[in-house]
Amino acid sequence: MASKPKTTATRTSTRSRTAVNSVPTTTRTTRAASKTNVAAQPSTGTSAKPAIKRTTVRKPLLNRDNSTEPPERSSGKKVASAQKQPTSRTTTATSLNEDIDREPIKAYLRIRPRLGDAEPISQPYLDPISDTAVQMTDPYASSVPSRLSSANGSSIYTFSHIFPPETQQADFFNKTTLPLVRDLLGGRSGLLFTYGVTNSGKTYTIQGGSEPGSAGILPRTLDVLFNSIEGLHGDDTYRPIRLNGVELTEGPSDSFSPHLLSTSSAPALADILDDIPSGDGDIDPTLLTVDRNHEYTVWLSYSEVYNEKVYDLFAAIDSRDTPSPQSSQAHSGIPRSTSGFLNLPLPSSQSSPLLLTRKALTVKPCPLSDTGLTSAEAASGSAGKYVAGLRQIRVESAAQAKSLLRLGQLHRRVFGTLANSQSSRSHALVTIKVLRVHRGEKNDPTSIQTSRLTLVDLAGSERTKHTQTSGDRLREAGNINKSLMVLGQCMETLRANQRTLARSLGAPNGARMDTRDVKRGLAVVPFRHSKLTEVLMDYFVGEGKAVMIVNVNPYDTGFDENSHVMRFSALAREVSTVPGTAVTRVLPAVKARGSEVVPHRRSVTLSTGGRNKKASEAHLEVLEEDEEPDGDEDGDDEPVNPLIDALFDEIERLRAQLFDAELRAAVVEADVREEVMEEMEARMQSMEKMFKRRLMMEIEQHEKKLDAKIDMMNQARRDIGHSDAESDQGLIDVTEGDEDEEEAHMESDQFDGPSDSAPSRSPSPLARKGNGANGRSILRTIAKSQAPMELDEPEVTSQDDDGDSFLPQDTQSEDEPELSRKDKISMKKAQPLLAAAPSPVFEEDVKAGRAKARKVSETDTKLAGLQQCLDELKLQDKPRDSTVVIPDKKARKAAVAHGGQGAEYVPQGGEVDTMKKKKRQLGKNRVVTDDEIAAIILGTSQDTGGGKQLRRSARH
Ligand SMILES: Nc1ncnc2c1ncn2[C@@H]1O[C@H](COP(=O)(O)OP(=O)(O)OP(=O)(O)O)[C@@H](O)[C@H]1O
Repeated sequence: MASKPKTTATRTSTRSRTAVNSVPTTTRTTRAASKTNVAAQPSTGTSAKPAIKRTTVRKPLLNRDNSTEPPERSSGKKVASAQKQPTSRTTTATSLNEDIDREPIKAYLRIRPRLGDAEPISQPYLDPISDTAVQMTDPYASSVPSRLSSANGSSIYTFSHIFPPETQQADFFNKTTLPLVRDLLGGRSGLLFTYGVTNSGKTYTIQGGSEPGSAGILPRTLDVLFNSIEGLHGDDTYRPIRLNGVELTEGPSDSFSPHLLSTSSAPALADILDDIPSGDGDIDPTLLTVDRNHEYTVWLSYSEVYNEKVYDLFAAIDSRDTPSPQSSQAHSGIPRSTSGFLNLPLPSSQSSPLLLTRKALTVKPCPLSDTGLTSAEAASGSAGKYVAGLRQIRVESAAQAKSLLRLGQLHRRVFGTLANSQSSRSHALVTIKVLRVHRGEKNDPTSIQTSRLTLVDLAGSERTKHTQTSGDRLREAGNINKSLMVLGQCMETLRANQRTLARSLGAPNGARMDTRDVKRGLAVVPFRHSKLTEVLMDYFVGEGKAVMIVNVNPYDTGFDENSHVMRFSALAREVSTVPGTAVTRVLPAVKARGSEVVPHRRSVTLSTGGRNKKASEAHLEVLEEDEEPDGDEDGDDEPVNPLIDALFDEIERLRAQLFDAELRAAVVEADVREEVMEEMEARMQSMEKMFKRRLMMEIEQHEKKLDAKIDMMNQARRDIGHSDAESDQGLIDVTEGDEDEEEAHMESDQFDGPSDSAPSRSPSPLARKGNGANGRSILRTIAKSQAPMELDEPEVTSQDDDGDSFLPQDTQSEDEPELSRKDKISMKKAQPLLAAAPSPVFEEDVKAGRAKARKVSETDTKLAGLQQCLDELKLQDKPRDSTVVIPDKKARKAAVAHGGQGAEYVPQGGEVDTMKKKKRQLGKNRVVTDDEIAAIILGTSQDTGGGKQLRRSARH
């Protein structure tokens, strides 16, 4: 190459959107350039590799449209025409189209069957109520107080489709994944990810089991893919790079070869590999119709995101020497150190452990040539990212692909699940890339199309609390939750942004804002906060269909976590992605290995001539070169500035640290809150018990007090009734000693001391206290007042003229006990009554009058005693006119005995106030009011017919 014409390199970005199944195609140009590098490879035949001139210039390739486009539109002409589009207008128009053509993420629910009796819950808490709706009921709703449960008792969630536990793997694949495989073969990209808590069946869904017919969607995808392209395999002239790039293959291609699996020849690895189901005998026979004008090559990559680092699961694992005892010590107890080293235990026959290493890969933004975006668009974060250095290996059969994937799974297990043999602790991403080249234009790199399908087996979301994690496991769990949380945040922001855009598009023409202005106001989607979202971001901001599979185990104890998963799926369903498109866009630069890239060549015709001049034409060939490659071994064509890179790394590191700290703080806070809640709960329960106990005691005490009161009232009624009966029978009976049983008891009380029979009549605890305030003392008081009258017949005294004194002192018998002052007062009260009575002059009448007077006196005495007792039992202190402070009990008793109203006993130090004590015992209920007492007294003062009245009063 003597002369290599160079022109200023420019990029043209053309996106054409072709709706599937003959929906009209829209073409959009995101960037047009005055000059475009279009490869014009001289066609040298169909089978031989193109004769490519090695230059240091890179040449952008144009992807060809797929078969749904008319053939003429798939040619370079279309590119040329697209390039002529004015830039800004077209961008806006296509953005609008993009926003309109978005399709919501499909969310499928798969319910795991019950595997055996080991499941903690026997009844599933998920109940499919239709093909698209499921009801979720908290199994603990009845036993756990609702405030401890974050989820509601019962909720209904809707999905694109619900797969019940008995769903077969083949059915599941056909409904969820087959459309994506069809798209993949048609040149459109797609993403499928499984989401769910640990042990919900994500890995089973993706990889499948070992039984016949249990192959998961990944092996089935490979089967269908290779079934469909049988006989249409292309060669390895080109290979995929980065996210969407293609380059010419130089030297040995990265194709499958058995030596790739040689790392598993180590006995320990081979042991583990044997354990992984090969699925060789379980082949899905489905065949899809593909465009047979194309040749297809399939490339596989397999990576995992573990602890916020991306690792290549196809990368050869370096086997190193046995580590020193010190370094071995440093890793003891921790299967995987942060540096990525692993002490893989070997069979006991081998004495030294095998040291394997692997290197974390960086995630980088796609160069503009890959994305076809303007630098402004790229700066706004809409460019996708790729994993730099990730191996993409070409496979020619499903069997090859499966064994390669087994190797990847082996590496995943070796590095990931020795820490926990039961659970995937990393997110696994398998990307199947298909390169399509039109058979007639095999030597035209611009005819290459790339499409990819990424299947993601997300690590189980779980709460650190439930797994009792600590140390490295806590970090793992934190990182798993972090990436899932960021995924949720990204979805939420995307949804909000899409709603804003939809609102602006829905506005009437006059009020509609420029889409660019609207987009400028949108929130930044936090893809950068986690490696997982960084790697997947192109599916959300770029093009591709997204499908989410929600796995749920309805027998799992983590109801709250499953509710969270359900809510996440509801959120995801509201996010839209641009369905996969068979694009005609500028592909990234084709760069040969060794930094030699074919220059972009095109033909130019120069015409000269004019008036009086001979017309002439000159035909030239122009080679257009792109920027100089930067020598990045990953093929990254972004200029590298170490300082900027370092600063970005630092920002990322700090951001990750901040996020970590926030996450941990949130976890700790949530745990503390829960603990406090539980503690409060326990305390409240114990308080409740205590109060219940107290309440019961008080009720018991009140009952006792009530019994005592009733006893006293009964006793009083009996006494009063007795005297009433006596009055009714005739007062003479009293003097004749016709005693009833009660009087006998009273006598016995009085003369024989306390008798055993007494309690049966007075069960009240107060009655047994033996002081003047209890029922017994009332009886005694009453008995005392009765006794003298029963013992002796009083002498008849004559009435004086004025009737003032019925019983003059001098006429009183010596045997007869002297009446108390109160008795005398009572008798005095009775005198007018007697005087007012019909005046029999004969002796019997006098006797009767005397007896009556005595009876009145007796009743008065009884009532006075009763009054005294009741006064003592009175619960509510009434305000008194004056209060005499009496310092001790004796003085008080004396004061009370002398009828000292208002006397109040002031307890000495350590002495318990009896009134207060009684008050405590009796509560606030009043026994008998003063008015009632007065009424009783008044009733007694009436004639013999007053007995009934008295009873009535007492009853009240
Ligand atoms: N649909 C199903 N039919 C039968 N068995 C199933 C089904 N789904 C899951 N299982 C079984 O349940 C167990 C747990 O499934 P799996 O390992 O796929 O869970 P996971 O969600 O991937 O867990 P982790 O996140 O911890 O990796 C496995 O033994 C698997 O075989």
